[in-house]
Amino acid sequence: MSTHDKPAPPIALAIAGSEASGGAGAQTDLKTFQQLGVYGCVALTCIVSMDPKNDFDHRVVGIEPQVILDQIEANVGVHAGIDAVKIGMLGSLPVIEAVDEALGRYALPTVVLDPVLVCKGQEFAGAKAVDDALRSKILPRATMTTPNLFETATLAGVEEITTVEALKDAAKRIHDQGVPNVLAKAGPSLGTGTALDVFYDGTTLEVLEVPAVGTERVHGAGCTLAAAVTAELAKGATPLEAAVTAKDVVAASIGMRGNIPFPYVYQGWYSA
Ligand SMILES: Nc1ncnc2c1ncn2[C@@H]1O[C@H](COP(=O)(O)OP(=O)(O)O)[C@@H](O)[C@H]1O
Ligand SMILES: Cc1ncc(COP(=O)(O)O)c(C=O)c1O
Repeated sequence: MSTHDKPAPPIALAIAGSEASGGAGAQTDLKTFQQLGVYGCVALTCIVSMDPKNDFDHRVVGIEPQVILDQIEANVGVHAGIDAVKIGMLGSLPVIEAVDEALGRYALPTVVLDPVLVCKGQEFAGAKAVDDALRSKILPRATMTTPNLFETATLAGVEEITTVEALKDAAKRIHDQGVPNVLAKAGPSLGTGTALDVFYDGTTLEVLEVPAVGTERVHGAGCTLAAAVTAELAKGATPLEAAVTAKDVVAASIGMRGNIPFPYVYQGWYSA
């Protein structure tokens, strides 16, 4: 077989921010796509640099909406078919509007929305407008969404989620807003000793659990999970199969080293 006859790889596009240290955001997405045998491309939405002098506070610089549109145009132009799209941190109203426009213009298929409202440990201030726009513009375009506990409560319009039953109920409420597949993540936060998430597709309601690695929430876990879901969907897995595989990928990759005070996901590094 000559080089030109090789089968084309599945292709996934990440519309996401850069997290300079490589543990979250677009870097995570590309590494996870590669790990799972999917070719990755990116449209960068912002640049995040954590500040070691200030408790790893997130310094965020947005990318011009037109530049984001140019990147998506480039990817659609170069790749004959994009099989799945992962949406991570969008961060501002103009960026959400640009991404909404591009998803419509290019009719991009199989959209996985990780509805990043606020990074772990950061203030929620100013996120209300982003929340509203994500809900009204991007959520209706999603094939699957992967909100964490806080994002699940926000999207479902409930005060707080402290039990598995409440998480199931919230997943259903988000589904009822028109998202075909919901993976609502509690991780280790419900005190079950497991990393627990709820999958709901309108028919099947599954509690997905793997042994928790430690008891803390993990930097980059959500990005890695959504990227792994996207890669598996790009390869043709069902949403539930993709969720099950993605949870194993995340749990296998969690580690702790370096100067950071929180656990971290080393995509592909600790996996078998
Ligand atoms: N300590 C942990 N051990 C194993 N899996 C975890 C752990 N923390 C989170 N996860 C899993 O990682 C994924 C991301 O969860 P979470 O951290 O809640 O998302 P986010 O990063 O969006 O806040 C979920 O599948 C969750 O169950
Ligand atoms: C660019 C970017 N996207 C997404 C996230 C969300 O990361 P997590 O998976 O830890 O919620 C972060 C957090 O630092 C980030 O910097």
